[in-house]
Amino acid sequence: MEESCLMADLQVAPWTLVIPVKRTAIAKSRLAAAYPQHRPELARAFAVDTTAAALESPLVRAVLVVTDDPVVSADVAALGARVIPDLLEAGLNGALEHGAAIAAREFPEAGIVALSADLPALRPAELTAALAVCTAARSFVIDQPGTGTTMLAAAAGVALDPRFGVGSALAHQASGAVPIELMAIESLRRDVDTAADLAHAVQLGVGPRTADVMSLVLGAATGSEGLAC
Ligand SMILES: Nc1nc2c(ncn2[C@@H]2O[C@H](COP(=O)(O)OP(=O)(O)OP(=O)(O)O)[C@@H](O)[C@H]2O)c(=O)[nH]1
Ligand SMILES: C=C(OP(=O)(O)O)C(=O)O
Repeated sequence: MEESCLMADLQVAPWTLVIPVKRTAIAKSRLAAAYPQHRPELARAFAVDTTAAALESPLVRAVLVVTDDPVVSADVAALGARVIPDLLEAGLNGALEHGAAIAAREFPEAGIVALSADLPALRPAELTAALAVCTAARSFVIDQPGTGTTMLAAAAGVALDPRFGVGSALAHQASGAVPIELMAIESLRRDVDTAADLAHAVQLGVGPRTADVMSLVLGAATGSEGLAC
């Protein structure tokens, strides 16, 4: 009896993920010039593909999506994520603190991970590999350009203390978080802010919702000369 209880404990996935998603009507502004018509749809697709990939990792116990976006909310809830309304005017780090507080209350024995929602090429195996080496009190993954952060993990009982924003890699390191040095986690590092980032993500292989929007974009571009994307 005791042994089977122990086995069950060991099988509980050790991380709760918090994914912040800005309202897609205003998100991903750096894509506006290249994708004036499809920018909100791309932002939604990135968030839903990121959430779907996160839910597939065996090390993920639950995914909490902090958002006020109604379409994203419906889509991620259908996948099995839990939706938490954003805090008014709290910004990205405020949204993460809010989600982390709920995660800590509901799953006190799990660590908490903040994951950016703009990782449309994310592969569950790469997320799993990174989570498996988050052994410090706080660990983080530096983004592809080398200055930002795509993931911040805090062990159970440790405050997340998110410092996302411009120059967040340095800010997280200065706050004591340890960078994850794994090489083979390109899809976890590839956050998409610009059209060039998106082209690279497409090369890596994006999830199905982002691929669908990219097909629409391509159709619009080839269907009519000079038509805005
Ligand atoms: N819930 C919530 N998420 C946010 C907020 N601000 C940013 N995010 C999310 O945080 C992540 C990283 O943000 P950015 O890459 O700066 O996204 P963005 O603000 O949509 O992009 P830009 O307009 O190009 O700066 C993305 O997943 C965003 O959706 C916020 O105020 N609330
Ligand atoms: C929010 C961040 O970056 P970006 O706006 O480049 O996604 C970050 O890297 O902390």
